[in-house]
This record gives sequence, C-alpha cells and structure tokens, in this order.
Amino acid sequence: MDHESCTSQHAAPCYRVRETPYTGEAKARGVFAARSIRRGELVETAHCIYISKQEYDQHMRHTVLEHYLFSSRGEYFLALGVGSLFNHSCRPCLDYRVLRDQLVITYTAARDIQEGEELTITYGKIWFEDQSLKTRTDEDDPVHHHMDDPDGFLAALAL
Ligand SMILES: C[S@@+](CC[C@H](N)C(=O)[O-])C[C@H]1O[C@@H](n2cnc3c(N)ncnc32)[C@H](O)[C@@H]1O
Repeated sequence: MDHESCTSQHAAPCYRVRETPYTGEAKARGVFAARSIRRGELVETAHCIYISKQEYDQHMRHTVLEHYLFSSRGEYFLALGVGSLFNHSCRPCLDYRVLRDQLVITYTAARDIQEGEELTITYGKIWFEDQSLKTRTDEDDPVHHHMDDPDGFLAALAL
C-alpha cells in the first residue's frame, strides 16, 4: 500500500496543530479547530500510557513530562497524540474525561466552537502564567463543571 492510499483511509480530524507562541516553549504548539464543532461533539480520543504513583514519584515528576501528565486518583496518564497538546484556558472550550479502565481520555466540545479557535482544556489551578486570555477575543461564558471532576487534573495539581 502506498502512502497516499494509506492516509486516504483516515477521516479528516476536526483540529489542526499549530504554533502558539504565547505558551513559550522552544517549539510551542496548540490545537485549533479546523472546522466549526458543535457542542457535545467528540473531538478526540487519546489512548494513554499508564504511570504508577511510584514511577511518577521516582522518575516522571523530575522530567519534562511532568508538564504533560494527567493525574486521576493518585495515578498518572500520558495522553498520546494531540491529547498532550491541548493548552490551558480558564475559559476552556473542551471538557475531558479520564476513562481509567480503558486507559483513554476523551475530549468533548463544551460549547459550539468556531473554525480557527484554539481548543483548550482547564488544567485546574495552574503553575505558570496563563497567557491565553491576552491573545483571545472570545467572550463566551465557559463551562466550569469539570473543575470539580477528580479525574480531570494535570499531574502537578496533585503535588
Ligand atoms: C500539556 S503542555 C501543552 C502543549 C505545549 N504548548 C507544547 O507545545 O508542548 C503544557 C504546557 O504548555 C504551556 N501552556 C499551556 N497552556 C498555557 C497558557 N494558557 N499560558 C501559557 N502557557 C501555557 C505551559 O508551559 C505548560 O507547562
């Protein structure tokens, strides 16, 4: 099978990864809507690598992956694919859920999203200066119920 026929079997994703200079990394990326997305639409399903509390405490928390891990009930999950590239906003347009048994995180539109908008999640309390609002004009009211979700925090929040 040649490259073209292989890639043509995949449905086009509703997002695109682009640079986000405001997040400050050497290669700073974020995820953006490639088309309009309806509230409730499943945007991504990220398969995860499971990381035990022991592995996290002894190794991972001392690495750059500390900034990419999700925690849920004292265990840790590294989301593969774009699952690790959603930036934080205190007015996120995505909800996410950690499905521990399936080792999967799902990301769902929390409201209607326009083409070109950045797709963001909340990290809960954050440990860096949130630069996102300085670059956005979106005035939509966020959906904040996921702030109370024990399965919805990045790792640093558990420290
Ligand atoms: C899970 S990564 C997100 C992807 C990351 N931008 C990249 O290109 O690898 C989390 C890191 O992105 C940066 N970040 C995410 N949201 C941000 C925001 N609202 N303001 C500033 N930096 C942010 C922080 O450096 C954070 O540690």
